[in-house]
Amino acid sequence: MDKVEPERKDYLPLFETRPARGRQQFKLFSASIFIAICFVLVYRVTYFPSGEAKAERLAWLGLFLAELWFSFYWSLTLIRRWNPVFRYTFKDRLSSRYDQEALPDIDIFVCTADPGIEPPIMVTNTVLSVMAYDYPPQKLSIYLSDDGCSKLTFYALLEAVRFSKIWLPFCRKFEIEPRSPEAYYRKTAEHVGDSSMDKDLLSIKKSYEDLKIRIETVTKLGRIPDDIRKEHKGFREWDIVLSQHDHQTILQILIDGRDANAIDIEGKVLPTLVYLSREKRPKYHHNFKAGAMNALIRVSSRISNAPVILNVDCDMYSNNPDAIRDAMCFFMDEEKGHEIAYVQYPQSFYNLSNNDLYSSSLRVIVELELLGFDGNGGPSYIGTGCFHRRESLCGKKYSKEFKGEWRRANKKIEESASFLEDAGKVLASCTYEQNTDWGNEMGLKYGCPLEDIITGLSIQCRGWRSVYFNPKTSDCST
Ligand SMILES: O=c1ccn([C@@H]2O[C@H](COP(=O)(O)OP(=O)(O)O[C@H]3O[C@H](CO)[C@@H](O)[C@H](O)[C@H]3O)[C@@H](O)[C@H]2O)c(=O)[nH]1
Ligand SMILES: [Mn+2]
Repeated sequence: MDKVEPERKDYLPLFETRPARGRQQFKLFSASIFIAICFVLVYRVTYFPSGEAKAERLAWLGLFLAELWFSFYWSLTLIRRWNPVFRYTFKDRLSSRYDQEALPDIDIFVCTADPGIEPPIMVTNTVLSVMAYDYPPQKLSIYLSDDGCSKLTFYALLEAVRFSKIWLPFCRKFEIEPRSPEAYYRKTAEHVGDSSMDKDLLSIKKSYEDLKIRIETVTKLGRIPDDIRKEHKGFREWDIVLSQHDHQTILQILIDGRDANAIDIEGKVLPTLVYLSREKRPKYHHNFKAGAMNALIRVSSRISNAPVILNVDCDMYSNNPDAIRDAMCFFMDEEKGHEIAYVQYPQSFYNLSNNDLYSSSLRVIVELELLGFDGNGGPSYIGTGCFHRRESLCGKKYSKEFKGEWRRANKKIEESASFLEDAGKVLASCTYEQNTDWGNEMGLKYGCPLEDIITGLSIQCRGWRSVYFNPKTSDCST
């Protein structure tokens, strides 16, 4: 179990772990249930019907077994909830200790698989929300993996490139939250005053609405009009796509962050943005999201090779612009950071019904169980919203001598964008993984619908720790 250590006087950590309040009451409460369970079990054994009918004895035995199972299940639940902890980060210490240049690069993977179920406008919003993180843009690379191989999604991404040039400065200037335009305008009341923010808000809202109409019209149409097709050479790739399940790799660097022209309207650098649709052939299994993520790990290693990777599903958006800096407080902590393989954030849903009848807000998991796991060696990896250390995700074992060297990890890649595209295509081909450890010891694991859980467990088995960080549950108790 994680010991909650007192702060040392000579060292100011970048994060702190505190036990949840009310743990003693919870333990007393659990002890009372334990005693009750013992009484029930003793009662079942003592009063076992002996001379009666067979059916009655069987029913008694059945009840006894059910109660035993319940007790076992209850004890597992109890272990999970025994030691919940909260994490607190100190972003001000991070900024005072590390200047912008010393912060590590981040690769962000957004996955989409079907333009029908996951509309391109939603994907656009997700991408914009992660492009707008409060983090040096030259250190950010965003990769969209499109398993649906859809030119509609590709078109939406081109629109995102254009809109990002006004959206990112707006987010920066007024520090708005959340940074998905759709979510932001849903949240913002219609009132308009005279302030400069209100004026910008209106004009950018208008641009966003135009963008939304354009993307939705093209999506409804189901094809790209000729005049738009001519605007970007990337559309030509679809001339040789046989179907969604049978096509070559399409890899396009839409914004090359190293390019002097890749700037927003205020002249500030834009983050790198890459579109990837990995090769698919009917003869080869694509391994769903795990396959997509592994292709992204390899392709990104060629293009930006950031030491930290974040994955966000396209049906989620980032609602917290500080998320990267918070995660860095864990990874870069000089005393404990090197033990941490991943930092999992909670997932929350915005389109729940008022009563949340089916408990989709996952309150017990988000506000209790994951905190409990965190106090017991680390939470599971639950998919979207998780920051990974690239090395541990790629199979590296933890060793005591390991010290994360962030400065060395920020090595610049010099090759041209078109060279990197060609090199990356090979890494996303169907045959690349044959006779390799990908999907087993390297990357996300294959063969299980819950690829994230088993991948997280295998990382922990290699000796690493993990962290659960929920910035919103600042001080709730069990
Ligand atoms: O062949 C595929 C299938 C899915 N996806 C993407 O994978 C993500 C997750 O798929 P989804 O169908 O939305 O699964 P959920 O059950 O909603 O996702 C939860 O469960 C998954 C499996 O445990 C985790 O990976 C997710 O992060 C977690 O949010 C989505 O962005 C998809 O676009 C692909 O990229 N390729
Ligand atoms: Mn989903």
